[in-house]
Amino acid sequence: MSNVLVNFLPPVHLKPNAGYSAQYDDYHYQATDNVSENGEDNTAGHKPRILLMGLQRSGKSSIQRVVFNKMPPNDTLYLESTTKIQKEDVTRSFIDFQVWDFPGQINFFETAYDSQEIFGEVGALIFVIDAQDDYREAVNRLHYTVTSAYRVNPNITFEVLIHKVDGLSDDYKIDTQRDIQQRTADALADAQMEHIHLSYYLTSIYDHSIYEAFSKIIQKLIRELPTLENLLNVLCSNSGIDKAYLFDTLTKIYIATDSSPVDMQSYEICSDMIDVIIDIECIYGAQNSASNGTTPSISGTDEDRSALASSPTVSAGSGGANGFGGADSLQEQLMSEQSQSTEREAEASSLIKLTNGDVLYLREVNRLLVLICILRQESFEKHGLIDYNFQCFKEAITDVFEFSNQRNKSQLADDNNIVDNNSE
Ligand SMILES: Nc1nc2c(ncn2[C@@H]2O[C@H](COP(=O)(O)OP(=O)(O)OP(=O)(O)O)[C@@H](O)[C@H]2O)c(=O)[nH]1
Repeated sequence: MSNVLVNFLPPVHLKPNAGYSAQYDDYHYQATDNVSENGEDNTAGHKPRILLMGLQRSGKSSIQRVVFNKMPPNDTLYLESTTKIQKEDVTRSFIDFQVWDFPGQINFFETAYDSQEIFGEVGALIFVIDAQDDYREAVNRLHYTVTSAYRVNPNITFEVLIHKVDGLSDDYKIDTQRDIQQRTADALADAQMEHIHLSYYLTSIYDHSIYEAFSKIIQKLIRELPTLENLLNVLCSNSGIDKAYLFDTLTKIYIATDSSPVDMQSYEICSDMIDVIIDIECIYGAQNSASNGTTPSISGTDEDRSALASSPTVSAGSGGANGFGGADSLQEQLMSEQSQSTEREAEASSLIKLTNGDVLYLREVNRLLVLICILRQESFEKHGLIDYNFQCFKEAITDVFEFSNQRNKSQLADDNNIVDNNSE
């Protein structure tokens, strides 16, 4: 499908100032060292955590940098080994959690570390296995990690990335996955813990697989997912759309899709469309973003990229009893930006026609989210209807976001009250 793109129409309504370059300001990156020697987290509020664990050099930091910081995959060759837990706040629209990158060489289940503190509030534990290496030791460590973490917190979702599969043949990938799954299942059965569920993904930072895996992992943590899926289903059925993805623009993670089956090709082509639009924005919008001097360009220099990686942060401990006063104001900022964007109706949109008669149609929902639809050309002839339905969809998404934001705030306030009462 990817080689059928012959008729590229320039974006019908790409407004660079309101569009993509500005979005990269919205990526709030925070790498902190707020985990003390014994594993205590001095900043944590009550965001779900995603833990990246696995043996040394399995690829944990590379995954974190490529997916969340837009590091080019080849640059990960120069990453140094992680020596203590690296935390990063990821706060974007419906995605709101912390990623913790663990050093591979330390056993955090030893008594020197407070495992309740580390694993008590975890949403997902991602265990990374280097598939290009001898993985027997990694499988043993996976078993030890899963069983130990489960004893601390049985609500953790366990995800296994069989990683670095870019160098492997398709047959070898399948055999490796089957072998790892079998060994792990046997070990869990021997420990009478076969009820623990693990999900497996074949991944590489050099293709879409890592984004697809993270999309599935992160969707499990998005409480609004059923609502978002319903909205997408309604949009698709009323507009003749075959498939629709709601993407987080910076990470290219799709946070929801309609309930028709996801095929890798449709995901890849939609994800590539984001890159195409960003490239076009960089060509036609660079002057604008350079002149206002605010936004580093994604296709720009290394300095741009590092500016992006260290761009506005949620400053830990900058207020609030739980140390997330910054995140609170960030949420407000996002909310007000979203409503401003609704007011000025200044979303980017773009259309790509494929030779097989399909049309890819992109609409910016707000500065953080884009909707990408695949539909047949006949269905696109009624694009007035599609645009009207999209406006309804956009308003509904804004409502859901406002509702979830209010709910998070009141939960945070409740949690703070509980902490205050306990400390009295
Ligand atoms: N071929 C290939 N190499 C990868 C991939 N992901 C990471 N690597 C390489 O694996 C090496 C180790 O990656 P890191 O991210 O530093 O590994 P780590 O697990 O964080 O290591 P520690 O910090 O020591 O625990 C680097 O040279 C990466 O370039 C992948 O998908 N494919």
